Amino acid sequence: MLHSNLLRLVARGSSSRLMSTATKLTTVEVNDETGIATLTMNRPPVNSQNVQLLLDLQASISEIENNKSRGLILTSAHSNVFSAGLDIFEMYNTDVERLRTVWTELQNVWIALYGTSLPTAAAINGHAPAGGCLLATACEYRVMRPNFLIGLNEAQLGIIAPKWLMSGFTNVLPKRVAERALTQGRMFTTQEAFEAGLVDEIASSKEEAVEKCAAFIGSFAKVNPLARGLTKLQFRADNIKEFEKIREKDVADFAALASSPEVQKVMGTYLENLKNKGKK
Ligand SMILES: CCCCCC/C=C\CC(=O)SCCNC(=O)CCNC(=O)[C@H](O)C(C)(C)COP(=O)(O)OP(=O)(O)OC[C@H]1O[C@@H](n2cnc3c(N)ncnc32)[C@H](O)[C@@H]1OP(=O)(O)O
Repeated sequence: MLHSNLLRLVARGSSSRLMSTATKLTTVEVNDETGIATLTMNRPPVNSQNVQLLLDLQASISEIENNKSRGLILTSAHSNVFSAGLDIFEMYNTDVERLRTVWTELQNVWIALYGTSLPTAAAINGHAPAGGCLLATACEYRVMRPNFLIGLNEAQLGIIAPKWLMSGFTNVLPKRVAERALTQGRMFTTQEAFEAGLVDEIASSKEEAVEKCAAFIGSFAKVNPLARGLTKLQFRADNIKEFEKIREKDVADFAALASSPEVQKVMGTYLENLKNKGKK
């Protein structure tokens, strides 16, 4: 009953409160009737994840956990990109300390999202490469708009994604599909991602994607939230424990790899190609 009421409210479209613009790069809006919070990334043009966006995401996740929201929907303010992953400009020609900060804050966002007991869903309203895919797969449910790309393309960039970064991805895909995709650095189209199980539903608009995410979160309306949350965390406990054991070493390894002349050269070429793409 509660569930169907919740769905009706979602379908009717209800009022919402903007809880926080505490930062410029994310906003949190809570739907008054469903109690579900929408966390929107807003760093034009592509939500590339610089340290500020990563810090703002953490602050917004904490805010949603503390304001008794019933669930969290992650989405983007932009029309064709969910998130382009880490801001490569911030990692290029910089010092090791900055690289350590970038990676530490990426880890912090991931653990905040992956390890929250709240129901989470991603309304993927555009491309979601690398760090974009990481955020989407940290959520429990994914709804994606058609004709975009999602995947972990690190291998194509000449770098190795650590195990924690792959864990959301490997949790939802059959092992052999995940292994092949990760070794190829494969980007899936929306349709391919749906067929493989990387996304749960396809929606024709952002609004529909958010509604479908809200319906997923609404499906827990009759379930005791404490039991639900603890059950979710039991499923994720092994990944989280393994991550906690290596997190400091992982920062050092990333900073050493990303600052190496070889990887800096790859980043330089990659950035050049991105810039030239716009001129073609
Ligand atoms: C190379 C070594 C990396 C070290 C290790 C990091 C480990 C893993 C995690 C990561 O997340 S790495 C980041 C990987 N991300 C990508 O490979 C995505 C690259 N971007 C794209 O493929 C496309 O931009 C897009 C997301 C599909 C969107 O395409 P669209 O055509 O809509 O927009 P563009 O014209 O390509 O880009 C607009 C504008 O944004 C700049 N930009 C795009 N992505 C990034 C990024 N990741 N970091 C910083 N800046 C980015 C792009 O250069 C354009 O800028 P202007 O030319 O307009 O100034």
